[in-house]
Amino acid sequence: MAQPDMFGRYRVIRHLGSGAFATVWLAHDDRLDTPVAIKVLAENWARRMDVHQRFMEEARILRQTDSNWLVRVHDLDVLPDERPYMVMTYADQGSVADLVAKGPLPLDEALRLLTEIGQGVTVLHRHGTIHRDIKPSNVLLLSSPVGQRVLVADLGFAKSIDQASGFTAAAGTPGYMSPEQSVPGGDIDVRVDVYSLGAVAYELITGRPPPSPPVRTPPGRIRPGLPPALDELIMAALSTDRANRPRDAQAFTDRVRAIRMTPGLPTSVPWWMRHRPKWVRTAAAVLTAAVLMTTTGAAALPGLRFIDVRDLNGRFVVAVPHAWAHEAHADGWEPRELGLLGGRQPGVLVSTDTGRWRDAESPSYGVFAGLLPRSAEQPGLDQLIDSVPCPGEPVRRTLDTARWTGEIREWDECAPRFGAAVLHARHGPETIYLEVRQPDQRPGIVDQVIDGTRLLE
Ligand SMILES: Nc1ncnc2c1ncn2[C@@H]1O[C@H](COP(=O)(O)OP(=O)(O)OP(=O)(O)O)[C@@H](O)[C@H]1O
Repeated sequence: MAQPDMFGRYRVIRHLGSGAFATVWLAHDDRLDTPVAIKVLAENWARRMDVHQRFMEEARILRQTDSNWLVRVHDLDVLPDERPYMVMTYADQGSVADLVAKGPLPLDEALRLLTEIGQGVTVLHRHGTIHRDIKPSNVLLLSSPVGQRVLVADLGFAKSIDQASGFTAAAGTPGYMSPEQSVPGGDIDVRVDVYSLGAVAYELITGRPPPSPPVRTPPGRIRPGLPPALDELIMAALSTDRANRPRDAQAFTDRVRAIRMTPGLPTSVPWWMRHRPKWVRTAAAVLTAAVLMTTTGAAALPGLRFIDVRDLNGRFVVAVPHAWAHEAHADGWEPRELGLLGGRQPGVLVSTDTGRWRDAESPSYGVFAGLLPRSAEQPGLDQLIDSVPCPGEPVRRTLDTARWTGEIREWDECAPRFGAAVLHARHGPETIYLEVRQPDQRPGIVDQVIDGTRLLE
């Protein structure tokens, strides 16, 4: 796409992105000395009267509402080739989609964003407009003197409340769209936006959008420790029956505000959600060649055959029950995911399904072992694990073997059972962080894995 020099008096700087109907450019208003974003209707749509009118309508609504929580439109004009363009506030910090792409957000940040998004949608509802396409990529972020601010954007599907009760074409984005909105001819009202707010909330909290309706898994099942009122609010907003949803964006936002006032809200993201390695799947056959697995000898538990898996950097070997070794990833991990400083380190994940290692609903079984960056002070388990993915208190043990000292914790009430350990090398500076997920109550597996874990020369 060729970059134009000017749109009217605005000097084009670079392309920001293209959607289904329009292209957005960063430009500079030399007269007022300020950056602006310019949205230009795509050439192929500019001659479609209905699309052309909807574009003009989007600009008018944003101009009329003129709110701090919505993208502001400063100007609307038409290019010589008849494509209309609108001049908007430039959101210089990307969108909420960029934030959630990195994983679930700390609860305080998620609730702040939800309050601001809810305020933006409330402004629209008061103006008599249904947005119909609330989703993380349509919520932009702007830096402001007091921090970051939300701007609800993209009213390309917006509809006036008065017209919405009649025949309405299905429009919106699957995953964020209420059941009634996905039915062509569906009778919709402001509660379709409440559903989408619930879907955005779900994603901010769990790191992924909700499944298609009916949604049966409350976010608290994926991220234990949420205030019950938040779980209730999100599930109410995602109700298939709109009569059970908060009645509009204002009612939704008021409930978010009340939850924000709850004393002692957890602020950090649970460690097991932060630590979401993007494991590459490797077929078991490839694994054999790549990471050199051999059956270990004598010490295996009765009925359970262990194999050795070596990390691809050749720094250590970990012992894993053969039955779990369907897939592996052995070329390292990012300790940053546990909140530690330092770059990529040798690491191994061997599991029945590496893609489901962090799946809170149905995690796979297996073993993860990763070297921690060297530092003067070796972290303990309390530093690595600041909240737990399992109910109940873990069994805590210390470790003292010929090779390792350290700590072990095991949670028995999880399915699968979960154990974690830090292993400090008795004769060197190395520390390994270890996780074991096992399907049943077989005791001793964690010790067996630790026994078979050794540093290579
Ligand atoms: N005011 C703005 N400031 C900064 N970036 C913007 C602004 N408005 C839109 N963008 C960016 O421009 C890109 C295109 O936006 P646009 O609204 O046309 O489409 P979209 O939301 O990506 O897709 P669709 O409309 O098809 O859902 C997006 O990446 C969006 O983040």
